[in-house]
Amino acid sequence: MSEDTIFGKIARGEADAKIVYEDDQCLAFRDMFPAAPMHILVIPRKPIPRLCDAEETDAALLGHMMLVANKVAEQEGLGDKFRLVINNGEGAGQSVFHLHMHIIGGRDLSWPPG
Ligand SMILES: CCNS(=O)(=O)OC[C@H]1O[C@@H](n2cnc3c(N)ncnc32)[C@H](O)[C@@H]1O
Repeated sequence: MSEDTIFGKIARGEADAKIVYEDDQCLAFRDMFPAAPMHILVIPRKPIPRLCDAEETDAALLGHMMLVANKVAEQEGLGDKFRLVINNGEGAGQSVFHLHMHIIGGRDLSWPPG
């Protein structure tokens, strides 16, 4: 069993969050320390620690999360101007070990990312 995280608590309703979308498989909430005017996290209810821990049986869930990101971006009025980021592992800056997709938008997004 992976270590419990603040995101696991949010998913179970045990910690506060500004939830903008939820269904039986995942939920989306505003990032507490936004890196852009629009910064929302999409997480699975299943506590997959990192993307690299996901398995073939998680394929539909991961696809669903990407489509939820589309819905949230539309809900937030971002049109087609947003970035989806997954930081996998400590070396890539992952600090909460419950898989999550960052939806970032509302400003110009330079490339390459840092
Ligand atoms: C460096 C990126 N590290 S990360 O890719 O692991 O992203 C973690 C993200 O979670 C956000 N965060 C941490 N705790 C909370 C919380 N309680 N509610 C909402 N967002 C949170 C951080 O601001 C960060 O953007």
